[in-house]
Amino acid sequence: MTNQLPIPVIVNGAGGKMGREVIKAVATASDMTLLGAVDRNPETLHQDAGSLAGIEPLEIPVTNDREGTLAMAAQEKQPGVMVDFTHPDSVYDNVRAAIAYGVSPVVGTTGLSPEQIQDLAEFADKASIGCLIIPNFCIGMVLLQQAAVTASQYFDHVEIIELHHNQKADAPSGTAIKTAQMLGELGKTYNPPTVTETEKLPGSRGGKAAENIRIHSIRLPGLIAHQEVIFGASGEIYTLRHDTTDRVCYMPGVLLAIRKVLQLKTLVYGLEKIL
Ligand SMILES: NC(=O)C1=CN([C@@H]2O[C@H](COP(=O)(O)OP(=O)(O)OC[C@H]3O[C@@H](n4cnc5c(N)ncnc54)[C@H](OP(=O)(O)O)[C@@H]3O)[C@@H](O)[C@H]2O)C=CC1
Ligand SMILES: O=C(O)C1=N[C@H](C(=O)O)C[C@H](O)C1
Repeated sequence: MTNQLPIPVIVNGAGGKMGREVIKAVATASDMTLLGAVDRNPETLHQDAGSLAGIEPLEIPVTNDREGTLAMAAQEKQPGVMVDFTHPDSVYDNVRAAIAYGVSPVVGTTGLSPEQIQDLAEFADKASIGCLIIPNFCIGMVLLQQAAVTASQYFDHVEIIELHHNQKADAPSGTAIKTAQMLGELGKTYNPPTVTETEKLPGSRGGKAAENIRIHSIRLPGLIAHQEVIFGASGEIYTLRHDTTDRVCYMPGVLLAIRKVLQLKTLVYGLEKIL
């Protein structure tokens, strides 16, 4: 029998660019209800979450009380979900706190180290709580990554360029790191040296990620989120590119993750694993 109760959702980072989109998306999803909105930015505090997101008032004031909001979710009949779009510096603590309260995290915030992800996986296992860490909620990015994995069977040389708005705190992007990891899992090392290189300007060749794949990060106003994966071989270049033109593109993935995380008892990393 299907449970008819709506999923209680907490949005952490409610006043941010992504948090506001998530509030709108959750408010229009008939199987979800916004239970709480948390943000540390003083300008957002006590504002109604719906009004802040540009929709009708939802009677949910933004608070800076993460623990109190999680404690409230823990009392609900239906298990709750915390969607986190905050900051690389605080996401680890936020996720641990949610799991400790029995609330399933859906994590969009990037910047978690591999060690932190491993630690959170062990913590989620111990608590038997589902947790989703999704560096990119766009279906188009999953398709790009799949195409890149296919191409990597035929190309030995590849570099990644990611381009973002200049408010982004972390570099390289979580998506670029994940893309490099996916190519790295195929058991080959890319970009065999063809010459002895000297970097006259430190950093000019980008940062090295998994299996010798270089990532180059560009930050400019006017950009949202963009990524190119460029393969090269003798006489040809194969370029894959994804462009975000509106943050609304992330919302189908976020809503899917909210529904799926409640079926899990462990941590899963990447949207491709739940499609
Ligand atoms: N997975 C995906 O598909 C996507 C991921 N992202 C990632 O999501 C994160 C957020 O992005 P974005 O919305 O653009 O960022 P914003 O800076 O616009 O929003 C973040 C909000 O969270 C608040 N915040 C920060 N730390 C805390 C905390 N500990 N507790 C409560 N609130 C907090 C911020 O407050 P303050 O302003 O005071 O810092 C701000 O209001 C980034 O890591 C970004 O890379 C973004 C887009 C898509
Ligand atoms: O900060 C952003 O904006 C984005 N961050 C994510 C990342 O680091 O990959 C996802 C997307 O690129 C937008």
